[in-house]
Amino acid sequence: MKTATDHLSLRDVSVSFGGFQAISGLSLDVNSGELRCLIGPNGAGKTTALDLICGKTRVTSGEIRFKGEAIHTLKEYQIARVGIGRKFQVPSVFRELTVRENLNIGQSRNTGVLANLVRFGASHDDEEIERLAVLVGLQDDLDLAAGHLSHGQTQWLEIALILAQNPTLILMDEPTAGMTAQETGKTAELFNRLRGEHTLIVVEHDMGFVRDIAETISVMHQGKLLAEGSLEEVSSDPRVKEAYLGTKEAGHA
Ligand SMILES: Nc1ncnc2c1ncn2[C@@H]1O[C@H](COP(=O)(O)OP(=O)(O)OP(=O)(O)O)[C@@H](O)[C@H]1O
Repeated sequence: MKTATDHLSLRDVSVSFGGFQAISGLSLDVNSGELRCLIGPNGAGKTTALDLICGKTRVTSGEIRFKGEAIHTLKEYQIARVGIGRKFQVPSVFRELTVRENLNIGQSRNTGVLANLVRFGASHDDEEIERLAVLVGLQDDLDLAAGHLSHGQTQWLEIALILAQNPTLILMDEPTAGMTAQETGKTAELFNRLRGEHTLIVVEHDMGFVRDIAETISVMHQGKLLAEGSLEEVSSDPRVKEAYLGTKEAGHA
């Protein structure tokens, strides 16, 4: 049932690719300011679920509502405009530009017609860039070319670029992939700072990271929602254990 606090709601959503049912009757509710982890074995449909929410892929049936409005009929750019940002696995930063220049571009993208009319001026932009850099831990690297950042720092810059758009809901697909343990730890700290301010849906395989950030975990399997609850609840669920059996991630949930 939909409640007053529901922020994002997927109702009986299905999608098939040429007859293959990748998502099948998926219903999911995420509350405002919540950090929801989405886990499941390879091929469970996690990335496809994010693709459906951000409009990259169209639902075959069912509906997706965001802040009470149906969004599954909107185009990708319209969904971005209603406040849904997506971080893809491959960063889209300009490697030859500095961190500050990248953030400047990210900032200038955050300008609707009204914002352009009442432009705040350079000092506000600079303050906002500083704020974003501090938030993601890049305040000492503002004048460094993005190409010289470590893998983890590049991911944080990418996150800052998404934050520059000030989305209400942020979708993150395996944000810690390829990160060192230290970078993963810092990313967990960052996500813990973002929760409340933004709603986050995080697809992740690294269960140590999930443990550090999780409130509610939704487990997908074969295009369906298999279980939902705290890490303790889902990891002791026999259906979840069975779903992971025979995969390389067996025993990690
Ligand atoms: N465009 C597409 N065309 C055909 N099949 C697709 C397409 N996109 C995804 N699939 C299939 O849908 C299923 C779900 O894929 P998806 O990438 O959403 O899983 P996942 O849970 O994110 O997996 P992983 O953890 O490995 O990233 C897979 O069997 C995949 O091969």
